[in-house]
Amino acid sequence: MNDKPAKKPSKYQARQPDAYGFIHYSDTEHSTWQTLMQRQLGMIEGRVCQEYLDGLERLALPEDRIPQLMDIDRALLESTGWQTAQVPALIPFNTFFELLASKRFPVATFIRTPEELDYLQEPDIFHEIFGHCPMLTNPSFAEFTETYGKLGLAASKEERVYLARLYWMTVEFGLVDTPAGRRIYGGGIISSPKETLHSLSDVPAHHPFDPVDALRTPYRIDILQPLYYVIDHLRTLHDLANRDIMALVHEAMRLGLFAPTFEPKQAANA
Ligand SMILES: C[C@H](O)[C@H](O)[C@H]1CNc2nc(N)[nH]c(=O)c2N1
Ligand SMILES: N[C@@H](Cc1ccccc1)C(=O)O
Ligand SMILES: [Fe+2]
Repeated sequence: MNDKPAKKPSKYQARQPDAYGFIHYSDTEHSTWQTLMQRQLGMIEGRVCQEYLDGLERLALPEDRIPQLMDIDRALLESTGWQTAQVPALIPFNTFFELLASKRFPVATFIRTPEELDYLQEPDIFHEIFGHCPMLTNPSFAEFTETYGKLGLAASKEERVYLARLYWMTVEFGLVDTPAGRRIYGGGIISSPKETLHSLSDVPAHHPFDPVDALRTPYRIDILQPLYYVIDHLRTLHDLANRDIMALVHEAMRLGLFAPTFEPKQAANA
């Protein structure tokens, strides 16, 4: 399957906290964070949704160094009762949904190298914190994410793969049409300077969001997305959480997957 987390070995290794829960990074790593922050802060105005900007203000992320998870936790706990959870890398769906269901968001504690600043094929700490944590300070979005985690936890293995696609097309790579124009809310776009520009350009397809369509859309995690689903309002996600999502999953399973619009991924051992 193309949309399972990649099994290929990564050159990256997550940092472990010391006895005081503090994670140490090198000067180069802090300066990578700083470059990414400066680049993205200049880019997001007029491109990301207001709810994200409000969340970013709430988090008050440092610009010159990689933040510590305890500092992020303080802001998240205070706004929505969420917390981070330190993880080694991309984690499997079952562990992922389990964390979300308990209001903990996985953070892989390594940062990309300067060569991969604009786009990285796996989640790093800049993606998890800058990409996802601002939206998690929004009560309605946080509630949607928690509900989604609970659904994923209760789902069968096959259903879970469908749920992962809808998650991908919304929380990771979602766009929203607002009165001010089209805006980004997906964390996978916001952490990548390259995808930030690509997602709003004429290159990819933009389809009006339909949950069953999103459930049926195969994806690859390691390329700029060829297709984005656009919601009309962030409320759409919250409303979705109050619908029978599993019935939609079963409908999607009955209809089957759409043909991919991308090249298949080369097998790691090919
Ligand atoms: C459901 C889905 O594939 C999703 O994008 C997940 C999977 N595993 C992950 N693992 C980590 N560390 N961080 C993430 O954001 C995700 N996202
Ligand atoms: N492509 C994202 C990271 C990412 C990889 C895979 C899944 C989700 C996010 C970035 O460059 O920031
Ligand atoms: Fe993510």
